[in-house]
Amino acid sequence: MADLQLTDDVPSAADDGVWLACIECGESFAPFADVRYTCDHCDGLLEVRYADLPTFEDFEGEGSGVWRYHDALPFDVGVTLPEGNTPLHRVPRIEDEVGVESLRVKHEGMNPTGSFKDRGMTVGVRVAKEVGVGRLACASTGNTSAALAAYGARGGMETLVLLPAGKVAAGKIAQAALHKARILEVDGNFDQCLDIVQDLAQRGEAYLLNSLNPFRLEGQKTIGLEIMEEHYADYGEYPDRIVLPVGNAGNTAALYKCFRELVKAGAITEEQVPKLTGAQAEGAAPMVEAIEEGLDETRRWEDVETRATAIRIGNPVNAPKALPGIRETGGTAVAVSDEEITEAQRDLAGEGVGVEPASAASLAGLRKLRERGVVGDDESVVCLTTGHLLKDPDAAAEAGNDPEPVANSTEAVLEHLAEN
Ligand SMILES: Cc1ncc(COP(=O)(O)O)c(C=O)c1O
Ligand SMILES: N[C@@H](CCOP(=O)(O)O)C(=O)O
Repeated sequence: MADLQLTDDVPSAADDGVWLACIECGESFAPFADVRYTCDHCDGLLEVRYADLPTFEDFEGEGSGVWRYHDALPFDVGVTLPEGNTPLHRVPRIEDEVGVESLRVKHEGMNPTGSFKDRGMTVGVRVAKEVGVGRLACASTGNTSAALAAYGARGGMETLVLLPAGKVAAGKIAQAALHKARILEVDGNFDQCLDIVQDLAQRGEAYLLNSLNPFRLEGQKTIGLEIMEEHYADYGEYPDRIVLPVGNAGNTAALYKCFRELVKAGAITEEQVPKLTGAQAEGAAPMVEAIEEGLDETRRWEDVETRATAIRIGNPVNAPKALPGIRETGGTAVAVSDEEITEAQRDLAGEGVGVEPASAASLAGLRKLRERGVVGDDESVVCLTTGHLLKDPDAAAEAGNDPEPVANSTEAVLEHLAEN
């Protein structure tokens, strides 16, 4: 990592050792005095910075979940359900088949609303209270809206979600509806919904809680802290590589920030940073295109399509943070087909790990990179699975076994089992 992009200077804008910094021009801003999502001067993405960065010792005896890591966060506690402390599953049959030194699956679907977004919302909704906003809003392919609705409800706040009509899985809409969000179904795709929400936020009509909001990513970086701690406890070393599904590229940005901060704090060396490896669906792969073609920024894909609706995204807003994350850690990005995603979803389910299609892109991507010889057989790998199987019941039913009709008697059941 050539440039850690972290400074030792604490600017006058800092509040209790916390400030916002522009990743492009370096300008600093007070964290909670005003609402801002990007730099006032150059419109660059903002990042939360801290005067003091913790090491792993600082987390000892601190309980579990996102707020175990409060020393690495802007507050001691957030609006919590609680979240984090997700399992790092062993998957021995898949590990054998893929043929790597070790393979673990970090299942973020085990968060309160069934996706990693909860880690971001526990911090983001706490900040919304701090800055004193009224309505919370997001654009969503489903999971962000479910999390925002639940955490908004928990915080007693009004929530508005904009969804691409006909492209959001049933479980996610049900969650947003029952947690009392106002749901606007837009005749357009996710990226167009986000354009509108950004506009609303700019006009002061709502507080934006997509991952463009730098505080969301602070919560999400705890995925990295959990992986590092648990992997080290189990194997005595950190993973060589983390493979994750990529949509708006918030998690990639958050994990990169996590590792930069650990290096800066002296908790790990640069050589111990896992290679960040993104997986996208072939029909929505602007990050893969940018990595393969060596572009400085992603091209916006206007037409995106994939069965993995959570990552049906053509304009990843966090690309300026995530592309350096992939490059500086020595990672890569890979596109996988919907069929490969479904096969990976079935195989994970065969190990008892139930995930939604987008989540399975990580395993599908790892398989492809093994085939290509990019991932070595001596590597220890963690695949991130980002959402629960029940988020998309239709996709699960399509990928799984068909129910078999049978007459209402034990004899009929036995006969059916013997014949089929
Ligand atoms: C289940 C799931 N996986 C992966 C992603 C992609 O994450 P990111 O936008 O942080 O790249 C999303 C949402 O974008 C998601 O809902
Ligand atoms: N998959 C996401 C898309 C929005 O991502 P965000 O992290 O920027 O909120 C979703 O669930 O809506």
